[in-house]
Amino acid sequence: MATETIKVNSREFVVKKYSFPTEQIPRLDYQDKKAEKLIENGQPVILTGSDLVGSAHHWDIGYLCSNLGSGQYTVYSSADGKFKYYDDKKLTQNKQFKPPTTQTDMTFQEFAAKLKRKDNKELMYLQQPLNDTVGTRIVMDFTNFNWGWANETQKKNHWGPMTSNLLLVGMEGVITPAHYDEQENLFAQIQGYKRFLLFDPSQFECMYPYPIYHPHDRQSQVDFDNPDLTKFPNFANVKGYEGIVGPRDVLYLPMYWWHQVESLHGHGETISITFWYKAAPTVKVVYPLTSGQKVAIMRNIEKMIAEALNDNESMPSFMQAMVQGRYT
Ligand SMILES: CCC[C@@H](CC(=O)O)C(=O)C(=O)O
Ligand SMILES: [Zn+2]
Repeated sequence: MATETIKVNSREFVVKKYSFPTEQIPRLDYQDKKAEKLIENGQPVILTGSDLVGSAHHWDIGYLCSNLGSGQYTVYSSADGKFKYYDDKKLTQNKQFKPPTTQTDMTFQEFAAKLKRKDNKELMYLQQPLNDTVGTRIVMDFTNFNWGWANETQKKNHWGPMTSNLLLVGMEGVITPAHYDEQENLFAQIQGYKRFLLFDPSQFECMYPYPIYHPHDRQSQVDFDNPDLTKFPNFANVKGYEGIVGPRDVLYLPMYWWHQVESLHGHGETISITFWYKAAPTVKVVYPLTSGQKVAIMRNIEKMIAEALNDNESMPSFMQAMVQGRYT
């Protein structure tokens, strides 16, 4: 796999080289009016200076070991370092599906001990919502997040309630392959560096998500390392954005924006916390529709057809019958 070295604020990062062009994600102070405008318009921006999780900037593996308590944490392992999400509620309808990662529950102390081993054959990625099993110092740190700014941003943009804060602790090199989420996300980086590759929802035609009833619903079928342009020809036209998110940075990751996230080598394990919010309600439909709204429409129609047919095998022919020779 070809790599390239990029320099950001006098730091050098070796990153994988892909086939598509990218522009830089804007990087602005969180109080910059331009940053507020980008968030208002559902555009991604890397925010500096917010101290959204300033009270957690001292979190490292040792501190988490001593203060996260003895609760169970979900740890994924992957032989190829890719952690493509799958919905285990959809496994029953897809008997032949082979999960690409294994999931183990363990204490944070067990996870930290595994990180130290030199004979790991697989990469590991801890992904666990912060809950009330954590120790009092973590509760203190959590309480001291910059909730004033977070709540103000949520309110100003009419987002719905915050649904979860996911703690992410990844080994260097872990990759979350391209997918989109249906929630707004303030992504706070605490330790290590993550490269974000983002694609506007209008790139839907280039990203070829799995069918909605597939466990990999919302994930792109395209392997960025070896894109199959026969099966996915439009991927040849995809255009993205990219940026390096480091300690104290907060990325506003808008709903429906595709993203691939890579924990970079040479800077230690990555520690991040997500702040996911339900979407703002659509009070009044304004035309032209946004590309995110069009994805939501496509998704809802696909869902309704799958439910109405109640037979996933007949989905491909039904969907093709709807458009071929008429809209193709
Ligand atoms: C399970 C969530 C993973 C995260 C990407 C990453 O940090 O690897 C992401 O996709 C998101 O925050 O939406
Ligand atoms: Zn995501």
